[in-house]
Amino acid sequence: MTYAVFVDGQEGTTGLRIHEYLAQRQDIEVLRIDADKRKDATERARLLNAADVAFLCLPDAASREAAAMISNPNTCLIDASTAHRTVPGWTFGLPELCKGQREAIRAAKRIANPGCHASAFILALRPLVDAGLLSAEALVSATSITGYSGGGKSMIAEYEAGGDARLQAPRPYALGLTHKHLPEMMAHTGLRHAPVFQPIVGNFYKGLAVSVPLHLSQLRAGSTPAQVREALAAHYEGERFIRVMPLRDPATLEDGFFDVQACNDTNRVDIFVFGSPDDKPGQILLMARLDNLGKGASGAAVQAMNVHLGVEESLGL
Ligand SMILES: NC(=O)C1=CN([C@@H]2O[C@H](COP(=O)(O)OP(=O)(O)OC[C@H]3O[C@@H](n4cnc5c(N)ncnc54)[C@H](OP(=O)(O)O)[C@@H]3O)[C@@H](O)[C@H]2O)C=CC1
Ligand SMILES: CC(=O)N[C@@H](CCC(=O)OP(=O)(O)O)C(=O)O
Repeated sequence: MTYAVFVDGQEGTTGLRIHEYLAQRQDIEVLRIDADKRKDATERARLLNAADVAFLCLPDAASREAAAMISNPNTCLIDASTAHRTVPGWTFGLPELCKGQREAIRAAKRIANPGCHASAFILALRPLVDAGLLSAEALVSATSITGYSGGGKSMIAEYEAGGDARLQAPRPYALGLTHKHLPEMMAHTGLRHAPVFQPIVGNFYKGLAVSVPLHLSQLRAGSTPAQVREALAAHYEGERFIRVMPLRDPATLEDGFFDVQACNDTNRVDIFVFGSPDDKPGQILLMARLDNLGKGASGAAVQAMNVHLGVEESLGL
């Protein structure tokens, strides 16, 4: 069986990476748009409707425009943008989210893939909310360190142009506390209050880690770091792209530094529970690490396609 696949936004950061994944596949026929027609609405509509699966690797407004062009009921859209992640009628493209999500993605024709920061945040916290360890009313904060490819072509060009000394140091941003991932972070963890979320972009191409500090007193009374880790491990049992690391991961603690880039070029997410050796301070630090262009974007999009087509087990991602 061969599936026709079109990538709208094929020259962008996410689109190019999806093409690299698709190039390795015998079961995919890639539909390509001529370079000079990349933004021609008629030609885009023709290819979108000719596809079994169409990836939208576009700015939000262009994604909404593309979604409105679909008249073929068989075309499945997988949107990498922020446009549809909390919109009714769209299924969140994170198979590991909860029981039943894989089946929902299999059945859906409109799949909205998570943002890179949001993927890590949701995967770290959703199991704790589901297990009743963290109340849906909890007030949480999160920091994310990300490579500059998360900002797409324009940010990559800014960093790669060189010459601006300010870009050498990490740069906190979204300081208005209204980052565009907050709605999906709330909707898909079940948290009723937006986290205080501070992302930081650094002078490296890709790799991302979200950190969520928690006092044990914020969790269900009597909760221990081991129980937190157990809840995560139980939630992701059998998930091949999620690794729940040993408590206070001994390998990471050896030299005391965390490697934000260690999931690069994979579709993996590593989740950690750190804390003091004797638990006396009653605090933990949850961390989730991924490749922002892998499980944070293109890898996740291809995984969602595989789940939708029912070829997840047999083919690549
Ligand atoms: N980079 C990342 O880590 C992640 C990105 N995303 C999301 O994925 C989407 C794509 O991001 P990314 O690949 O980084 O962005 P880029 O800026 O790298 O690429 C976007 C592409 O869309 C094209 N484009 C813009 N408007 C139109 C239009 N009207 N019709 C057709 N093509 C158009 C651009 O064309 P041109 O080349 O002419 O500018 C460009 O090639 C965004 O919504 C982004 O937020 C999601 C997860 C992670
Ligand atoms: C470094 C940087 O700017 N990163 C982007 C996130 C990229 C991403 O995953 O977001 P979307 O899929 O929602 O666009 C940001 O924080 O806005």
